Amino acid sequence: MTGTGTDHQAHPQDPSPAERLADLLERSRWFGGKGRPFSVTGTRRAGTFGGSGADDDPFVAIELVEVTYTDGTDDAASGEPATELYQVPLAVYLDRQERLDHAFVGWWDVDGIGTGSTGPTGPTWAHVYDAAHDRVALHAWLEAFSRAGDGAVDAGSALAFHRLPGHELDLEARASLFSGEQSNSSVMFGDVALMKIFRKVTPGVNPDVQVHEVLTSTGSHHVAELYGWLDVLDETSDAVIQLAMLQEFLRTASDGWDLAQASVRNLFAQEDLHADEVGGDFAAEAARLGTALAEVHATLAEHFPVEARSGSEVGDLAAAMDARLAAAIAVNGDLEQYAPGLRTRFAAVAALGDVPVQRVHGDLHLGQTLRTTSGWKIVDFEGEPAKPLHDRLLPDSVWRDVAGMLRSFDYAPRVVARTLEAPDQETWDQRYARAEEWAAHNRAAFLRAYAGRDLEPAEETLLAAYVADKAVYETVYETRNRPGWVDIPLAALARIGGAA
Ligand SMILES: Nc1ncnc2c1ncn2[C@@H]1O[C@H](COP(=O)(O)OP(=O)(O)O)[C@@H](O)[C@H]1O
Ligand SMILES: O=P(O)(O)O[C@H]1O[C@H](CO)[C@@H](O[C@H]2O[C@H](CO)[C@@H](O)[C@H](O)[C@H]2O)[C@H](O)[C@H]1O
Repeated sequence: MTGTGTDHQAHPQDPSPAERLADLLERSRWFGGKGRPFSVTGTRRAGTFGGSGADDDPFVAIELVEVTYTDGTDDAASGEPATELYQVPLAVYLDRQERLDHAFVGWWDVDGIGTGSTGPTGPTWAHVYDAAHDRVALHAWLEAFSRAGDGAVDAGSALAFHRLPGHELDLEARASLFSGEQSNSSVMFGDVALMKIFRKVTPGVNPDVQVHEVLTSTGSHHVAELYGWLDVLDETSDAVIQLAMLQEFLRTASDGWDLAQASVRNLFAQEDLHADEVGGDFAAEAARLGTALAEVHATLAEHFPVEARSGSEVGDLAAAMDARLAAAIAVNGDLEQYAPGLRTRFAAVAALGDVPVQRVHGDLHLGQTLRTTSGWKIVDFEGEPAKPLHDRLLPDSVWRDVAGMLRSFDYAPRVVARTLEAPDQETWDQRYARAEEWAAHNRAAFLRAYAGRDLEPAEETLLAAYVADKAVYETVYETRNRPGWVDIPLAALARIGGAA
């Protein structure tokens, strides 16, 4: 996303900073509140670091922006919080930076940004830009992480840059923002380090930092090594908020989602062959992914609590799926028709005996997997962005992650199929049949390698429920973010809900 494109010539106080921030959020890919009415109900400064604010020496002001939704939803009704906190780092220049017009956010009163006092002629207006789009400002993070490695502490700020030992940072590295921004903003420093700026933040431990720290310390081959993180002691909540994570950049990585799509294109290009006959058959990779996930789950089980849910707790698991369905129907009424079949699947979970739970990924899909020369890596252990932090830290069933991958094998061929011309219904139907063949072939390879055996009936029940629950989540996600794709999870629910 770029800045707001606010007119540099407008009056500094019009619109207000809160309105400018609301505008910036609304246009940003990482803003999770799309499609919901909201207003900015507060901002607080986590801290500042970097330069003096002079030309080519900006300082970074990290704003924590409180957003309140005004659609009447609250925790009880929807499972979604009525307020959220977003991190918005701003690059502050005391003079206008013409080269950054695209990332201009607005003017801030110098008093308001804490750099000095109002001059005799009235407030001095600093020019403020979206720091994620400003290479010079991004470099300030690299420098601060580098100083943290030398044991240096930034005086006068509640911000703390932490580093794990054993890695050098190259201060000459060029900073660039990943173009495919997702729930957060990721920045490459050369081809050595990657920094993720967390956007929706919550007081407490960030699961991405926490899991990467554990898997790095155990020498897991399936994650990028953690190099460090940035946090702040937030006075308002009296808790630490983790703001950014620095990790190894996997320079030989290819995105699992891109590889899967390439395989599907290969299949569609050879009309008379089956998925297991084409050169681009993905099944061996799907199987390696299954093995990698099983190994990650085993390591997580060794280092985080493993518990058994039984009786009413299993009922709670099923009730949570029911509640999510009810909230999702309020967002997309097309779900209503599948509700009876879905509720039957969720009720089957409530009837299970013990369900083992442990720390899991929580939002696994092909876009969270990277194929490197040394095998598959899994990224982004933050869990589902829409869930409250407390829920994302809770142990869950490993079948949630497996279900996420199965859904992704369902998405990949259908996304490719819709990019191709279909002159008539017959071509369309054939393509969809082949899409399902690709999906089934790779789902089976993945699942076989993951489990290494046939699933128990109870596992089948759980997996089916998690697949349905994920498709319900996706319906909401697509309705809000990519309405043109919402038919993909809805079609899956028609198959699942209709058949139950
Ligand atoms: N360590 C890494 N090295 C190289 N690329 C990475 C690394 N971690 C993530 N990526 C890429 O960055 C993208 C965004 O990362 P992710 O952790 O999924 O961010 P988000 O939380 O914004 O969804 C991923 O799809 C992946 O392609
Ligand atoms: O990667 P994020 O944590 O931001 O995850 C969110 O966005 C994903 C899309 O990028 C979304 O995944 C859905 O679309 C994928 C294809 O783009 C597909 O492979 C997944 O199976 C599907 O769930 C994810 O659900 C959402 O949380």
